[in-house]
Amino acid sequence: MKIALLGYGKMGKVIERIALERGHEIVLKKDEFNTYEGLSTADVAIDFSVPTAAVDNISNCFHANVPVVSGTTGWLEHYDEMIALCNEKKGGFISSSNFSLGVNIFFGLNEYLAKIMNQFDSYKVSMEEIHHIHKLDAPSGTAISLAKGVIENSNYSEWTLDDAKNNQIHIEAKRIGEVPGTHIVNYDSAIDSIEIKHTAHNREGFALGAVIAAEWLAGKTGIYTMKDVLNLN
Ligand SMILES: NC(=O)C1=CN([C@@H]2O[C@H](COP(=O)(O)OP(=O)(O)OC[C@H]3O[C@@H](n4cnc5c(N)ncnc54)[C@H](OP(=O)(O)O)[C@@H]3O)[C@@H](O)[C@H]2O)C=CC1
Ligand SMILES: O=C(O)C1=N[C@H](C(=O)O)C[C@H](O)C1
Repeated sequence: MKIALLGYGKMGKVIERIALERGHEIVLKKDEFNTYEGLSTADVAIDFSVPTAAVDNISNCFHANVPVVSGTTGWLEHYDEMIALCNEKKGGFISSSNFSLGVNIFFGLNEYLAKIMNQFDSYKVSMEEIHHIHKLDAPSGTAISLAKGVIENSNYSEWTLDDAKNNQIHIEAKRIGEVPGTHIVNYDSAIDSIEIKHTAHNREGFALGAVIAAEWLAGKTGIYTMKDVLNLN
């Protein structure tokens, strides 16, 4: 399979290694300065860039008729625009805040726990995410997805980085050293607390998940999620 890499930073380089190990060919490595030359020859594109580049990268894929897997976080305000363009161009699209198998299992656990905890007013939910100091966005896309998972299964209505009021979920975003990505969901009461935690030991899981998603999406049109790829529906 011919793959275009849109973003060739920490993630792009791990994705390249895993893609080559799985027998794929890289036909474009797009960074801030080069062009999209080669994109139209790709079977699929994988975007792990920066929040300000994601919309251009994804749009160019739809215009070039190349299905695209996007892992870039911090551009959610343009999500509906990209969905509309995908539908208009009959493109193929998977976007996920986290492509690792472990976090996708953790998302399911989070939703299940939220349903249970919604019956017990004495517990208050909060979240913590810890990432490396180079990260541009806060809170992490994964923390936002976890908050949405709670909101869809409880009486909470929004998340905040500030102190939480009423039906708000507080997210604490910490930036420490080279931490690849840690997420904690905590339910606290005066008596005890219940906590679930996912710790990434490195970037392998994110990158492998993105390559598996690209293999799955190539040749398809439509809008999908990692639940479709991993058969978690
Ligand atoms: N969904 C998931 O599973 C995961 C998502 N992420 C997300 O992926 C993104 C990338 O992470 P990471 O690799 O660590 O970040 P890096 O900063 O290491 O890499 C970002 C890359 O994007 C490049 N870039 C900048 N402008 C453009 C542009 N216009 N077109 C294409 N590329 C461009 C940068 O190029 P240059 O070097 O020239 O500046 C750099 O190579 C982040 O948003 C992060 O949150 C990260 C891990 C997992
Ligand atoms: O920037 C990162 O590194 C990561 N970003 C994603 C996010 O914002 O959730 C996924 C992962 O936690 C690593």
